Amino acid sequence: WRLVFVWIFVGLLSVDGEVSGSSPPLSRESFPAGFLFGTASASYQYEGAAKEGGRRPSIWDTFTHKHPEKIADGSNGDVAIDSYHRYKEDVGIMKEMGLDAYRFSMSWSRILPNGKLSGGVNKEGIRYYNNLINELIANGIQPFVTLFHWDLPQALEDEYGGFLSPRIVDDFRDYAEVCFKEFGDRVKHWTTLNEPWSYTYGGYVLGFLAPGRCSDWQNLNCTGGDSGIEPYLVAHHLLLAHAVSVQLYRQKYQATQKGMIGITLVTYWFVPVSNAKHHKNAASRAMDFMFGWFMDPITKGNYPHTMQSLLGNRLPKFTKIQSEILKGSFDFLGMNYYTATYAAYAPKNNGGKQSYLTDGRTNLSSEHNGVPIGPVTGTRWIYMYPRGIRSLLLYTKKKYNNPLIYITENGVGDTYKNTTVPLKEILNDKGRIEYHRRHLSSIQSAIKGGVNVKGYFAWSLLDNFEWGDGYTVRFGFNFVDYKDGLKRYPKLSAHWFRNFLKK
Ligand SMILES: N=C(CCCS[C@@H]1CC(=O)N(Cc2ccccc2)C1=O)N[C@@H]1O[C@H](CO[C@@H]2OC[C@@H](O)[C@H](O)[C@H]2O)[C@@H](O)[C@H](O)[C@H]1O
Repeated sequence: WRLVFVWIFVGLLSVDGEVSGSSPPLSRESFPAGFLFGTASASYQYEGAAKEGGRRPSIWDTFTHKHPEKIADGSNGDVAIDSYHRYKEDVGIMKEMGLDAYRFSMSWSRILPNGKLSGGVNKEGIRYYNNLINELIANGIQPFVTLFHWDLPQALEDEYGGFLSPRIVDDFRDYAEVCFKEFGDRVKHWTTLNEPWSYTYGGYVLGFLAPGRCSDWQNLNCTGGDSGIEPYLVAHHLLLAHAVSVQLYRQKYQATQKGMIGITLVTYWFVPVSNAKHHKNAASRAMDFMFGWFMDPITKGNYPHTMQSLLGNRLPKFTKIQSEILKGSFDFLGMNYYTATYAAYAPKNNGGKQSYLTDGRTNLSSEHNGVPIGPVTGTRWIYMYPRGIRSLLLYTKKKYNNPLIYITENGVGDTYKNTTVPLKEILNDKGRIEYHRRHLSSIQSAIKGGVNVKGYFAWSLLDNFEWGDGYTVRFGFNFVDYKDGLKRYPKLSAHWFRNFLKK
Protein backbone atom coordinates (compact mmCIF):
# COMPACT_ATOMS: atom_id res chain seq x y z
CA TRP A 1 0.00 0.00 0.00
CA ARG A 2 2.86 2.36 0.84
CA LEU A 3 4.20 1.86 -2.67
CA VAL A 4 0.80 2.64 -4.13
CA PHE A 5 0.56 5.82 -2.01
CA VAL A 6 4.00 6.96 -3.16
CA TRP A 7 3.06 6.52 -6.81
CA ILE A 8 -0.17 8.46 -6.27
CA PHE A 9 1.68 11.31 -4.56
CA VAL A 10 4.43 11.39 -7.20
CA GLY A 11 1.76 11.40 -9.89
CA LEU A 12 0.26 14.56 -8.36
CA LEU A 13 3.62 16.37 -8.31
CA SER A 14 3.70 18.37 -11.50
CA VAL A 15 7.13 18.51 -13.14
CA ASP A 16 7.43 22.07 -11.81
CA GLY A 17 7.57 20.91 -8.22
CA GLU A 18 4.11 22.10 -7.18
CA VAL A 19 1.56 19.60 -5.92
CA SER A 20 -1.13 19.90 -8.59
CA GLY A 21 -4.44 18.03 -8.73
CA SER A 22 -6.02 19.10 -5.43
CA SER A 23 -4.60 22.66 -5.37
CA PRO A 24 -6.87 25.55 -6.51
CA PRO A 25 -6.00 27.32 -9.80
CA LEU A 26 -3.02 29.63 -9.43
CA SER A 27 -3.78 33.26 -8.61
CA ARG A 28 -2.42 36.21 -6.61
CA GLU A 29 -3.86 34.50 -3.53
CA SER A 30 -1.45 31.58 -4.10
CA PHE A 31 1.38 33.93 -3.02
CA PRO A 32 2.15 35.57 0.32
CA ALA A 33 0.40 38.86 1.15
CA GLY A 34 2.42 41.80 -0.22
CA PHE A 35 4.02 39.76 -3.00
CA LEU A 36 4.45 42.23 -5.89
CA PHE A 37 3.43 41.45 -9.46
CA GLY A 38 4.60 43.62 -12.33
CA THR A 39 6.10 43.81 -15.78
CA ALA A 40 9.57 44.87 -16.93
CA SER A 41 10.87 47.09 -19.74
CA ALA A 42 13.99 49.00 -20.79
CA SER A 43 14.61 52.51 -22.13
CA TYR A 44 16.16 51.71 -25.50
CA GLN A 45 13.56 49.01 -26.18
CA TYR A 46 10.49 51.12 -25.32
CA GLU A 47 11.05 54.89 -25.38
CA GLY A 48 11.95 55.86 -28.94
CA ALA A 49 12.31 59.67 -29.23
CA ALA A 50 15.99 58.91 -29.77
CA LYS A 51 16.73 62.43 -30.99
CA GLU A 52 14.12 64.27 -28.93
CA GLY A 53 14.06 65.93 -25.56
CA GLY A 54 17.79 66.59 -25.42
CA ARG A 55 18.82 62.92 -25.58
CA ARG A 56 22.16 62.18 -27.17
CA PRO A 57 23.20 58.85 -28.78
CA SER A 58 23.85 55.70 -26.81
CA ILE A 59 25.99 52.83 -28.09
CA TRP A 60 22.75 51.16 -29.20
CA ASP A 61 21.93 54.08 -31.52
CA THR A 62 25.41 53.71 -33.01
CA PHE A 63 25.28 49.89 -33.14
CA THR A 64 21.91 49.68 -34.92
CA HIS A 65 22.69 52.46 -37.40
CA LYS A 66 26.25 51.34 -38.20
CA HIS A 67 25.54 47.57 -38.16
CA PRO A 68 21.93 46.98 -39.29
CA GLU A 69 23.14 43.57 -40.50
CA LYS A 70 23.46 42.54 -36.82
CA ILE A 71 19.75 43.18 -36.28
CA ALA A 72 17.39 40.50 -37.67
CA ASP A 73 15.18 43.03 -39.50
CA GLY A 74 17.78 45.81 -39.78
CA SER A 75 15.68 47.92 -37.40
CA ASN A 76 16.57 50.22 -34.50
CA GLY A 77 15.12 51.99 -31.47
CA ASP A 78 14.74 55.43 -33.05
CA VAL A 79 10.97 55.20 -32.47
CA ALA A 80 10.71 51.79 -30.75
CA ILE A 81 7.16 51.67 -29.36
CA ASP A 82 7.15 55.41 -28.59
CA SER A 83 6.64 55.08 -24.86
CA TYR A 84 8.32 58.48 -24.53
CA HIS A 85 5.10 60.03 -25.89
CA ARG A 86 2.62 57.27 -24.88
CA TYR A 87 3.60 56.61 -21.29
CA LYS A 88 0.19 57.76 -19.97
CA GLU A 89 -1.57 55.23 -22.22
CA ASP A 90 0.88 52.51 -21.18
CA VAL A 91 0.38 53.26 -17.48
CA GLY A 92 -3.35 53.00 -18.19
CA ILE A 93 -2.80 49.49 -19.56
CA MET A 94 -0.83 48.55 -16.40
CA LYS A 95 -3.64 49.90 -14.23
CA GLU A 96 -6.25 47.99 -16.21
CA MET A 97 -4.24 44.79 -15.76
CA GLY A 98 -3.96 45.37 -12.01
CA LEU A 99 -0.14 45.52 -11.79
CA ASP A 100 1.43 46.44 -8.44
CA ALA A 101 4.74 47.63 -9.88
CA TYR A 102 6.50 48.55 -13.12
CA ARG A 103 10.18 47.95 -13.77
CA PHE A 104 11.79 50.32 -16.27
CA SER A 105 15.27 51.65 -16.99
CA MET A 106 16.46 55.22 -17.37
CA SER A 107 18.41 56.31 -20.45
CA TRP A 108 21.79 57.56 -19.18
CA SER A 109 22.24 59.66 -22.33
CA ARG A 110 18.79 61.22 -21.88
CA ILE A 111 19.76 62.39 -18.37
CA LEU A 112 23.48 63.12 -18.99
CA PRO A 113 23.66 63.49 -22.80
CA ASN A 114 27.47 63.65 -22.78
CA GLY A 115 27.72 60.84 -20.23
CA LYS A 116 29.49 62.98 -17.63
CA LEU A 117 28.05 65.25 -14.96
CA SER A 118 30.42 67.97 -16.24
CA GLY A 119 28.58 67.77 -19.56
CA GLY A 120 25.41 68.97 -17.87
CA VAL A 121 22.09 67.47 -16.75
CA ASN A 122 19.34 67.44 -19.39
CA LYS A 123 16.30 69.00 -17.72
CA GLU A 124 13.95 67.61 -20.38
CA GLY A 125 15.16 64.12 -19.51
CA ILE A 126 14.55 64.73 -15.81
CA ARG A 127 11.09 66.04 -16.69
CA TYR A 128 10.20 62.92 -18.70
CA TYR A 129 11.12 60.51 -15.89
CA ASN A 130 9.39 62.68 -13.29
CA ASN A 131 6.23 62.56 -15.42
CA LEU A 132 6.48 58.77 -15.78
CA ILE A 133 7.15 58.19 -12.06
CA ASN A 134 4.32 60.55 -11.04
CA GLU A 135 1.89 58.86 -13.46
CA LEU A 136 2.78 55.44 -12.05
CA ILE A 137 2.35 56.56 -8.43
CA ALA A 138 -0.91 58.38 -9.22
CA ASN A 139 -2.20 55.01 -10.47
CA GLY A 140 -1.00 53.06 -7.45
CA ILE A 141 1.89 51.42 -9.29
CA GLN A 142 5.35 51.24 -7.64
CA PRO A 143 8.29 52.30 -9.86
CA PHE A 144 11.24 49.85 -9.87
CA VAL A 145 14.06 51.71 -11.63
CA THR A 146 17.09 50.21 -13.38
CA LEU A 147 19.93 52.70 -13.88
CA PHE A 148 21.74 50.82 -16.66
CA HIS A 149 20.07 48.50 -19.16
CA TRP A 150 22.94 48.43 -21.73
CA ASP A 151 22.41 51.84 -23.42
CA LEU A 152 25.75 53.45 -22.53
CA PRO A 153 26.25 57.08 -23.70
CA GLN A 154 28.26 56.94 -26.95
CA ALA A 155 30.35 59.87 -25.67
CA LEU A 156 31.89 57.62 -22.98
CA GLU A 157 32.52 54.80 -25.43
CA ASP A 158 34.30 57.32 -27.67
CA GLU A 159 36.29 59.00 -24.89
CA TYR A 160 37.70 55.92 -23.15
CA GLY A 161 36.04 52.73 -24.37
CA GLY A 162 33.16 52.73 -21.90
CA PHE A 163 33.24 49.79 -19.46
CA LEU A 164 36.63 48.70 -20.80
CA SER A 165 38.09 51.55 -18.76
CA PRO A 166 38.13 52.06 -14.95
CA ARG A 167 37.15 55.70 -15.69
CA ILE A 168 33.57 54.50 -16.14
CA VAL A 169 33.27 53.86 -12.39
CA ASP A 170 33.22 57.55 -11.36
CA ASP A 171 31.01 58.57 -14.30
CA PHE A 172 28.47 55.83 -13.47
CA ARG A 173 28.49 56.89 -9.81
CA ASP A 174 27.86 60.54 -10.82
CA TYR A 175 24.97 59.43 -13.06
CA ALA A 176 23.52 57.31 -10.26
CA GLU A 177 23.72 60.28 -7.86
CA VAL A 178 21.76 62.53 -10.25
CA CYS A 179 19.02 59.86 -10.31
CA PHE A 180 19.00 59.37 -6.52
CA LYS A 181 18.76 63.17 -6.02
CA GLU A 182 16.08 63.81 -8.64
CA PHE A 183 13.84 60.74 -8.14
CA GLY A 184 14.79 59.09 -4.84
CA ASP A 185 11.95 60.76 -2.93
CA ARG A 186 9.51 58.56 -4.91
CA VAL A 187 11.64 55.63 -6.20
CA LYS A 188 12.15 53.09 -3.42
CA HIS A 189 13.60 50.21 -5.45
CA TRP A 190 16.80 50.90 -7.41
CA THR A 191 18.71 48.41 -9.53
CA THR A 192 22.17 49.54 -10.64
CA LEU A 193 22.69 47.16 -13.56
CA ASN A 194 20.55 44.86 -15.66
CA GLU A 195 22.28 41.58 -16.54
CA PRO A 196 25.97 42.55 -16.48
CA TRP A 197 26.58 39.02 -17.84
CA SER A 198 24.56 39.71 -21.01
CA TYR A 199 26.20 43.11 -21.58
CA THR A 200 29.58 41.41 -21.29
CA TYR A 201 28.74 38.19 -23.21
CA GLY A 202 26.76 39.87 -25.98
CA GLY A 203 28.98 42.96 -26.25
CA TYR A 204 32.49 41.51 -25.82
CA VAL A 205 32.45 37.67 -26.26
CA LEU A 206 30.26 37.21 -29.36
CA GLY A 207 29.57 40.81 -30.39
CA PHE A 208 25.84 40.39 -31.05
CA LEU A 209 25.02 43.17 -28.64
CA ALA A 210 26.46 46.72 -28.56
CA PRO A 211 29.31 47.65 -28.70
CA GLY A 212 29.77 44.52 -30.86
CA ARG A 213 33.34 43.56 -29.88
CA CYS A 214 34.96 40.10 -30.00
CA SER A 215 38.06 38.29 -31.24
CA ASP A 216 38.44 38.64 -35.01
CA TRP A 217 39.33 34.94 -35.38
CA GLN A 218 35.69 34.19 -34.50
CA ASN A 219 34.68 35.79 -37.83
CA LEU A 220 31.58 37.35 -36.27
CA ASN A 221 32.01 40.74 -37.98
CA CYS A 222 33.13 42.43 -34.77
CA THR A 223 34.66 45.91 -34.48
CA GLY A 224 37.84 44.70 -32.77
CA GLY A 225 38.19 43.19 -29.30
CA ASP A 226 39.46 40.07 -27.56
CA SER A 227 36.94 37.50 -26.27
CA GLY A 228 39.53 36.09 -23.87
CA ILE A 229 40.52 39.38 -22.20
CA GLU A 230 37.92 42.16 -22.60
CA PRO A 231 34.90 40.36 -21.03
CA TYR A 232 36.79 40.06 -17.72
CA LEU A 233 37.79 43.74 -17.76
CA VAL A 234 34.25 44.89 -18.59
CA ALA A 235 32.68 42.69 -15.89
CA HIS A 236 35.25 43.97 -13.36
CA HIS A 237 34.37 47.60 -14.06
CA LEU A 238 30.62 46.85 -14.08
CA LEU A 239 30.99 45.35 -10.59
CA LEU A 240 33.01 48.33 -9.32
CA ALA A 241 30.55 50.82 -10.79
CA HIS A 242 27.75 48.91 -9.07
CA ALA A 243 29.56 48.79 -5.73
CA VAL A 244 30.51 52.48 -5.51
CA SER A 245 26.92 53.48 -6.41
CA VAL A 246 25.45 51.26 -3.70
CA GLN A 247 27.98 52.71 -1.23
CA LEU A 248 26.96 56.26 -2.26
CA TYR A 249 23.25 55.49 -1.90
CA ARG A 250 23.75 53.99 1.54
CA GLN A 251 26.04 56.80 2.76
CA LYS A 252 24.07 59.81 1.42
CA TYR A 253 20.47 58.88 0.53
CA GLN A 254 19.11 55.68 2.05
CA ALA A 255 18.61 57.04 5.59
CA THR A 256 16.36 59.85 4.39
CA GLN A 257 14.80 58.28 1.29
CA LYS A 258 14.30 54.83 2.88
CA GLY A 259 14.60 52.91 -0.38
CA MET A 260 16.42 49.73 -1.34
CA ILE A 261 19.13 49.13 -3.91
CA GLY A 262 20.21 45.99 -5.71
CA ILE A 263 21.42 44.48 -8.95
CA THR A 264 19.74 42.24 -11.54
CA LEU A 265 21.58 39.10 -12.64
CA VAL A 266 20.59 36.60 -15.31
CA THR A 267 21.52 32.96 -15.45
CA TYR A 268 20.48 29.74 -17.08
CA TRP A 269 19.86 26.71 -14.87
CA PHE A 270 22.53 24.16 -15.86
CA VAL A 271 21.63 20.45 -15.99
CA PRO A 272 24.55 17.97 -16.16
CA VAL A 273 24.15 15.55 -19.10
CA SER A 274 24.62 12.67 -16.66
CA ASN A 275 25.40 12.06 -13.00
CA ALA A 276 29.04 11.45 -13.88
CA LYS A 277 31.24 13.59 -11.62
CA HIS A 278 33.02 15.39 -14.46
CA HIS A 279 29.67 16.48 -15.96
CA LYS A 280 28.28 17.55 -12.58
CA ASN A 281 31.46 19.56 -12.02
CA ALA A 282 31.01 21.11 -15.47
CA ALA A 283 27.47 22.22 -14.57
CA SER A 284 28.79 23.72 -11.34
CA ARG A 285 31.58 25.55 -13.23
CA ALA A 286 29.02 26.84 -15.73
CA MET A 287 27.04 28.36 -12.82
CA ASP A 288 30.27 29.95 -11.53
CA PHE A 289 31.13 31.43 -14.94
CA MET A 290 27.66 32.91 -15.50
CA PHE A 291 26.04 33.57 -12.10
CA GLY A 292 28.96 33.29 -9.64
CA TRP A 293 31.04 35.68 -11.80
CA PHE A 294 28.87 38.46 -10.31
CA MET A 295 27.17 36.83 -7.32
CA ASP A 296 30.41 35.83 -5.59
CA PRO A 297 31.95 39.34 -5.70
CA ILE A 298 28.81 40.94 -4.25
CA THR A 299 28.50 38.35 -1.50
CA LYS A 300 32.09 37.26 -0.79
CA GLY A 301 34.09 40.14 -2.25
CA ASN A 302 35.88 37.98 -4.81
CA TYR A 303 35.44 35.88 -7.95
CA PRO A 304 34.66 32.14 -7.74
CA HIS A 305 37.68 29.93 -7.04
CA THR A 306 37.08 28.05 -10.32
CA MET A 307 37.44 31.30 -12.28
CA GLN A 308 40.54 32.33 -10.35
CA SER A 309 42.27 28.98 -10.92
CA LEU A 310 41.29 28.59 -14.58
CA LEU A 311 41.96 32.19 -15.68
CA GLY A 312 45.06 33.19 -13.73
CA ASN A 313 46.13 36.75 -14.59
CA ARG A 314 43.40 37.16 -17.23
CA LEU A 315 41.03 37.68 -14.31
CA PRO A 316 41.46 41.18 -12.80
CA LYS A 317 41.97 41.40 -9.04
CA PHE A 318 40.03 43.46 -6.50
CA THR A 319 41.98 45.53 -4.00
CA LYS A 320 41.15 44.97 -0.34
CA ILE A 321 39.07 48.14 -0.25
CA GLN A 322 37.19 47.20 -3.43
CA SER A 323 36.49 43.77 -2.01
CA GLU A 324 35.07 45.36 1.15
CA ILE A 325 32.66 47.68 -0.71
CA LEU A 326 31.58 44.85 -3.02
CA LYS A 327 30.76 42.41 -0.22
CA GLY A 328 27.07 42.76 0.70
CA SER A 329 26.50 45.47 -1.94
CA PHE A 330 22.80 44.75 -2.38
CA ASP A 331 19.61 44.99 -0.31
CA PHE A 332 17.77 42.77 -2.79
CA LEU A 333 18.82 40.55 -5.68
CA GLY A 334 16.98 40.87 -9.01
CA MET A 335 16.98 37.56 -10.88
CA ASN A 336 16.14 37.12 -14.56
CA TYR A 337 15.31 33.56 -15.55
CA TYR A 338 14.28 32.35 -19.01
CA THR A 339 15.52 28.81 -19.55
CA ALA A 340 17.90 25.96 -18.71
CA THR A 341 20.63 24.25 -20.69
CA TYR A 342 22.62 21.00 -20.53
CA ALA A 343 26.23 21.15 -19.36
CA ALA A 344 28.96 18.61 -20.15
CA TYR A 345 32.69 18.47 -19.40
CA ALA A 346 34.87 19.91 -22.19
CA PRO A 347 38.66 19.37 -22.29
CA LYS A 348 41.03 22.38 -22.35
CA ASN A 349 40.87 24.11 -25.72
CA ASN A 350 44.35 23.50 -27.11
CA GLY A 351 43.76 25.70 -30.09
CA GLY A 352 45.47 28.39 -28.04
CA LYS A 353 42.72 30.85 -28.97
CA GLN A 354 41.42 32.02 -25.62
CA SER A 355 37.77 32.94 -25.16
CA TYR A 356 35.26 33.18 -22.34
CA LEU A 357 33.36 30.58 -24.41
CA THR A 358 35.96 27.87 -23.67
CA ASP A 359 37.50 29.16 -20.43
CA GLY A 360 34.95 27.34 -18.27
CA ARG A 361 35.76 23.91 -19.78
CA THR A 362 32.07 23.24 -20.37
CA ASN A 363 30.02 22.29 -23.42
CA LEU A 364 26.56 23.81 -23.22
CA SER A 365 23.68 22.55 -25.32
CA SER A 366 19.90 22.88 -25.35
CA GLU A 367 19.60 19.20 -26.22
CA HIS A 368 21.15 15.86 -25.24
CA ASN A 369 21.07 12.76 -27.50
CA GLY A 370 18.82 14.74 -29.81
CA VAL A 371 16.25 15.46 -27.08
CA PRO A 372 15.70 19.16 -26.21
CA ILE A 373 15.89 20.05 -22.51
CA GLY A 374 12.29 21.23 -22.65
CA PRO A 375 9.52 22.10 -25.09
CA VAL A 376 10.68 24.52 -27.78
CA THR A 377 9.09 27.95 -27.68
CA GLY A 378 8.69 30.83 -30.10
CA THR A 379 12.12 32.07 -29.04
CA ARG A 380 15.28 30.55 -30.44
CA TRP A 381 17.20 30.08 -27.16
CA ILE A 382 14.30 29.65 -24.75
CA TYR A 383 13.21 26.07 -24.01
CA MET A 384 10.44 25.74 -21.42
CA TYR A 385 12.05 24.50 -18.17
CA PRO A 386 10.02 25.89 -15.27
CA ARG A 387 11.56 23.63 -12.63
CA GLY A 388 14.82 25.46 -13.36
CA ILE A 389 13.60 28.62 -11.63
CA ARG A 390 12.75 26.58 -8.52
CA SER A 391 16.15 24.87 -8.60
CA LEU A 392 17.90 28.20 -9.13
CA LEU A 393 16.03 29.86 -6.24
CA LEU A 394 16.78 26.95 -3.86
CA TYR A 395 20.44 26.98 -5.01
CA THR A 396 20.69 30.74 -4.33
CA LYS A 397 19.02 30.37 -0.93
CA LYS A 398 21.46 27.65 0.11
CA LYS A 399 24.68 29.03 -1.38
CA TYR A 400 24.20 32.74 -0.73
CA ASN A 401 22.42 32.87 2.63
CA ASN A 402 18.82 33.28 1.48
CA PRO A 403 18.89 36.85 0.07
CA LEU A 404 15.75 38.92 -0.59
CA ILE A 405 14.93 38.20 -4.23
CA TYR A 406 12.67 39.73 -6.88
CA ILE A 407 12.23 37.86 -10.15
CA THR A 408 12.85 40.90 -12.31
CA GLU A 409 12.33 39.17 -15.68
CA ASN A 410 10.67 35.97 -16.87
CA GLY A 411 8.94 35.53 -20.20
CA VAL A 412 8.87 34.06 -23.67
CA GLY A 413 8.75 35.46 -27.19
CA ASP A 414 6.95 34.51 -30.35
CA THR A 415 8.97 34.89 -33.55
CA TYR A 416 7.35 36.38 -36.64
CA LYS A 417 9.77 36.55 -39.54
CA ASN A 418 6.96 36.79 -42.08
CA THR A 419 4.44 39.38 -41.04
CA THR A 420 1.41 37.72 -42.70
CA VAL A 421 0.31 35.86 -39.55
CA PRO A 422 -3.30 36.92 -38.83
CA LEU A 423 -3.70 39.21 -35.81
CA LYS A 424 -6.28 36.81 -34.31
CA GLU A 425 -3.60 34.11 -34.16
CA ILE A 426 -0.97 36.39 -32.62
CA LEU A 427 -3.42 37.53 -29.91
CA ASN A 428 -4.26 33.93 -29.04
CA ASP A 429 -0.98 33.41 -27.13
CA LYS A 430 -1.85 30.32 -25.09
CA GLY A 431 1.84 29.29 -25.04
CA ARG A 432 2.73 32.46 -23.14
CA ILE A 433 0.01 31.81 -20.57
CA GLU A 434 1.34 28.26 -20.08
CA TYR A 435 4.93 29.53 -19.75
CA HIS A 436 4.08 32.14 -17.11
CA ARG A 437 1.66 29.88 -15.22
CA ARG A 438 4.20 27.08 -14.95
CA HIS A 439 7.02 29.40 -13.85
CA LEU A 440 4.76 31.05 -11.27
CA SER A 441 3.81 27.60 -10.00
CA SER A 442 7.50 26.74 -9.71
CA ILE A 443 8.21 29.97 -7.82
CA GLN A 444 5.34 29.18 -5.46
CA SER A 445 6.99 25.84 -4.79
CA ALA A 446 10.32 27.56 -4.05
CA ILE A 447 8.56 29.90 -1.60
CA LYS A 448 7.19 26.81 0.18
CA GLY A 449 10.83 25.69 0.28
CA GLY A 450 11.72 28.81 2.27
CA VAL A 451 13.11 31.03 -0.50
CA ASN A 452 12.70 34.76 0.27
CA VAL A 453 11.26 35.85 -3.08
CA LYS A 454 8.93 38.86 -2.85
CA GLY A 455 7.97 39.76 -6.40
CA TYR A 456 7.64 38.74 -10.03
CA PHE A 457 8.04 40.92 -13.12
CA ALA A 458 7.05 39.43 -16.46
CA TRP A 459 9.00 40.31 -19.56
CA SER A 460 7.16 42.17 -20.97
CA LEU A 461 4.13 44.49 -20.83
CA LEU A 462 4.33 45.27 -24.56
CA ASP A 463 6.02 43.91 -27.64
CA ASN A 464 9.17 45.96 -28.13
CA PHE A 465 12.62 46.24 -29.78
CA GLU A 466 14.25 42.92 -28.92
CA TRP A 467 17.93 43.80 -29.44
CA GLY A 468 19.50 41.51 -32.05
CA ASP A 469 16.08 40.27 -33.13
CA GLY A 470 14.64 43.71 -33.66
CA TYR A 471 10.83 43.63 -33.92
CA THR A 472 10.70 40.02 -35.14
CA VAL A 473 10.29 38.55 -31.63
CA ARG A 474 7.28 39.55 -29.53
CA PHE A 475 7.37 39.08 -25.71
CA GLY A 476 4.46 41.32 -24.75
CA PHE A 477 1.27 40.56 -22.90
CA ASN A 478 0.04 43.30 -25.23
CA PHE A 479 0.51 43.32 -28.99
CA VAL A 480 1.95 46.43 -30.65
CA ASP A 481 0.91 46.97 -34.26
CA TYR A 482 4.10 48.22 -35.93
CA LYS A 483 2.11 48.65 -39.15
CA ASP A 484 -0.71 50.74 -37.73
CA GLY A 485 0.40 53.56 -35.47
CA LEU A 486 1.95 51.34 -32.78
CA LYS A 487 -1.57 50.64 -31.50
CA ARG A 488 -1.67 48.43 -28.39
CA TYR A 489 -4.01 45.40 -28.18
CA PRO A 490 -4.30 42.98 -25.23
CA LYS A 491 -3.35 39.40 -26.06
CA LEU A 492 -5.11 36.49 -24.35
CA SER A 493 -2.22 36.48 -21.84
CA ALA A 494 -3.08 40.05 -20.79
CA HIS A 495 -6.61 38.94 -19.92
CA TRP A 496 -5.21 35.88 -18.12
CA PHE A 497 -2.74 37.97 -16.06
CA ARG A 498 -5.49 40.51 -15.19
CA ASN A 499 -7.68 37.70 -13.89
CA PHE A 500 -4.71 36.16 -12.06
CA LEU A 501 -4.09 39.51 -10.34
CA LYS A 502 -7.69 40.26 -9.37
CA LYS A 503 -7.93 41.04 -5.64
N1 LIG B 1 18.04 39.07 -23.61
C1 LIG B 1 18.58 38.81 -22.55
C2 LIG B 1 19.89 38.07 -22.55
C3 LIG B 1 20.46 38.23 -23.94
C4 LIG B 1 21.85 37.86 -24.05
S1 LIG B 1 22.25 36.21 -24.15
C5 LIG B 1 20.92 35.31 -24.79
C6 LIG B 1 21.33 33.86 -24.70
C7 LIG B 1 21.42 33.41 -26.11
O1 LIG B 1 21.77 32.32 -26.48
N2 LIG B 1 20.96 34.37 -26.92
C8 LIG B 1 20.73 34.20 -28.33
C9 LIG B 1 22.01 34.46 -29.09
C10 LIG B 1 23.18 33.78 -28.77
C11 LIG B 1 24.32 34.01 -29.51
C12 LIG B 1 24.29 34.93 -30.55
C13 LIG B 1 23.13 35.62 -30.82
C14 LIG B 1 21.98 35.39 -30.08
C15 LIG B 1 20.68 35.51 -26.25
O2 LIG B 1 20.30 36.53 -26.73
N3 LIG B 1 18.09 39.16 -21.33
C16 LIG B 1 16.79 39.85 -21.18
O3 LIG B 1 15.96 39.19 -22.10
C17 LIG B 1 14.90 39.93 -22.73
C18 LIG B 1 14.44 39.07 -23.89
O4 LIG B 1 15.59 38.95 -24.71
C19 LIG B 1 15.29 38.53 -26.03
O5 LIG B 1 15.36 37.12 -26.01
C20 LIG B 1 15.16 36.54 -27.28
C21 LIG B 1 16.20 37.07 -28.25
O6 LIG B 1 15.98 36.51 -29.51
C22 LIG B 1 16.11 38.56 -28.34
O7 LIG B 1 17.11 39.07 -29.21
C23 LIG B 1 16.30 39.14 -26.96
O8 LIG B 1 16.10 40.54 -26.96
C24 LIG B 1 15.41 41.28 -23.20
O9 LIG B 1 14.40 41.97 -23.92
C25 LIG B 1 15.81 42.06 -21.97
O10 LIG B 1 16.20 43.39 -22.32
C26 LIG B 1 17.00 41.35 -21.32
O11 LIG B 1 17.18 41.90 -20.01
